[in-house]
Amino acid sequence: MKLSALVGGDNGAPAAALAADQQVTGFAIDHRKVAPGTIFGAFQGARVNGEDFIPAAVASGAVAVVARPEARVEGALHIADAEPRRAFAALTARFFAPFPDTCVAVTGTNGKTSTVELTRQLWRMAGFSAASIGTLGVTTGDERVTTGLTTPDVVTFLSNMAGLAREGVSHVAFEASSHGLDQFRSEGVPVRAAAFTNLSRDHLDYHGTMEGYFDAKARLFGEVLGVGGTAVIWTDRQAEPIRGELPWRLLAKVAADRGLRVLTVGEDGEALRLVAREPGLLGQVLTVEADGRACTVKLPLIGAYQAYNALTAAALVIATGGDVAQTLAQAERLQPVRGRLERAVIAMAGAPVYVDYAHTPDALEAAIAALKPHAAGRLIVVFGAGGDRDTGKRAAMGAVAVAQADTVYVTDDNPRSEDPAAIRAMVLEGAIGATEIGDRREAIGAAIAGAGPQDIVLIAGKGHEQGQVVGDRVLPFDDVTVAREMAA
Ligand SMILES: CC(=O)N[C@H]1[C@@H](OP(=O)(O)OP(=O)(O)OC[C@H]2O[C@@H](n3ccc(=O)[nH]c3=O)[C@H](O)[C@@H]2O)O[C@H](CO)[C@@H](O)[C@@H]1O[C@H](C)C(=O)N[C@@H](C)C(=O)N[C@H](CCC(=O)O)C(=O)O
Ligand SMILES: Nc1ncnc2c1ncn2[C@@H]1O[C@H](COP(=O)(O)OP(=O)(O)OP(=O)(O)O)[C@@H](O)[C@H]1O
Ligand SMILES: N[C@H](CCC[C@H](N)C(=O)O)C(=O)O
Ligand SMILES: [Mg+2]
Repeated sequence: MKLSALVGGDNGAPAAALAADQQVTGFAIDHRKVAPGTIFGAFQGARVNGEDFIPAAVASGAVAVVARPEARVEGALHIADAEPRRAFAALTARFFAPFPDTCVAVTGTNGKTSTVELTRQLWRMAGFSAASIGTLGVTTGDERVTTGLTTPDVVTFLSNMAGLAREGVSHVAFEASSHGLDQFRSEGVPVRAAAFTNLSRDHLDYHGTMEGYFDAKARLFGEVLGVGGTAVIWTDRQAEPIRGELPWRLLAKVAADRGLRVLTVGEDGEALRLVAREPGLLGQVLTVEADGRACTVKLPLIGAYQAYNALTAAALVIATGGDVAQTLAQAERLQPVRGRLERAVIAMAGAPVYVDYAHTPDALEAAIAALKPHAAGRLIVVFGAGGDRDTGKRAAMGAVAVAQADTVYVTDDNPRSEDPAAIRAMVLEGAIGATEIGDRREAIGAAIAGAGPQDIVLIAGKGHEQGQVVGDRVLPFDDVTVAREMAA
């Protein structure tokens, strides 16, 4: 594709600037990935200023640079925009299109991965070729490829989307993390429906305040969700108010004010109202009111939180044309999501051992609450907190654990660049009376060895993760595998 076709005419660039029209070969936001013919996006980041790499990008063959008007660009076309990330995403999308017809996005503090995966499963049961993109990577019916981040960078995101379309995938559900939304990482594809799961404390190191964190998520409903789209809103009762109002009500209003359709789901929901929930040993029975009729859904997943995510997923399917009764009936065949209340093994003494990705205070509370009704004896929890992430959540996670569980081991998660002992000390400030065992394998071993036949062990924080990040090394580590080894 020629540069003029991408940025000429109505797209803004003066004809003179395009006198020497060139072939565009690709897009990059990192100057080290620039090759001849690349369009480089130079953005001010949290760590460094990408504008400092413009000369190096041009030297490597960049034909155009998308940057703020005040940035200096010599030797390549300067595509100036006050919001360069947004402008870059729009150009990249024009280059990579077409995309799958039906794309939906999910945001919220917890439940994004679960909801996109359950949505993918429901679409598949309805006969569509579907995929999900998020923390677990890119998942299609046949394979899973990991990308490292929940929301990959915009170039990876759009090229993945285009690749899925080429493979014949028509339906994609993707996670829109608050970082991703803030940095315009998941832009450019038309979004037909967007869902909100919940809002609680996380990532305040990045967003500063809960209001800032909320505003990043609100952009999904205020801007990213397309005209004619549908907002699916879980009516999260537990959330702290933002500027005096419950977050879900604010988001429903943001969407309604744009004339978009709003489907509310949950105990206070109107489209799908959760009327009752009966936990069973291997699943739960939900009573759901839809279109004025009550129906029963035998959901084969445990935990209130997975019921919430399954209904949110069902609403996304309904929002994009799915039949209400058929979709709810198909929810009875949903499979568990990797690393979310996944039963890893049964200890010699008889205690089931679960692995869950809870890494926020709210998620830890939800995971413990999910398992507690199943434990005739004690609920034993092993967890830690990740380094280089919101430090304020650490003591809060500790407090939730000691308040809700019976026996608590505080161990290491991904320490990253931080001193693991210092992270544990911050968790222990809230976890009064907990046992500290830094080595995660040893902590899991102690919890399993101490569990009686009536007890349940919960290993929280890392879920599906296959490595432990210590400094800049990733040591192989899988909670499920380690639990099995320790139980043997
Ligand atoms: C804090 C954060 O989100 N950082 C991400 C972000 O960085 P940034 O834009 O602030 O970048 P920066 O490092 O300051 O650099 C600025 C610009 O200069 C460019 N650059 C930089 C260096 C260089 O030599 N050459 C160069 O061109 C960079 O590509 C960038 O465009 O953009 C980078 C490229 O896309 C990401 O890799 C990086 O993710 C880091 C690794 C990260 O750990 N992010 C986590 C916090 C994250 O995003 N997590 C969420 C999950 C949250 C959840 O679901 O709970 C996620 O979506 O994965
Ligand atoms: N609807 C929910 N309400 C409360 N907690 C939940 C909910 N869904 C999931 N959780 C908890 O959060 C954990 C992470 O779930 P999931 O991976 O689906 O969320 P996520 O939003 O994708 O997380 P991340 O921010 O890491 O991408 C689960 O293991 C569970 O403990
Ligand atoms: N998406 C989350 C994952 C956290 C997982 C946990 N194991 C940790 O390392 O903190 C984040 O980037 O904050
Ligand atoms: Mg996720």
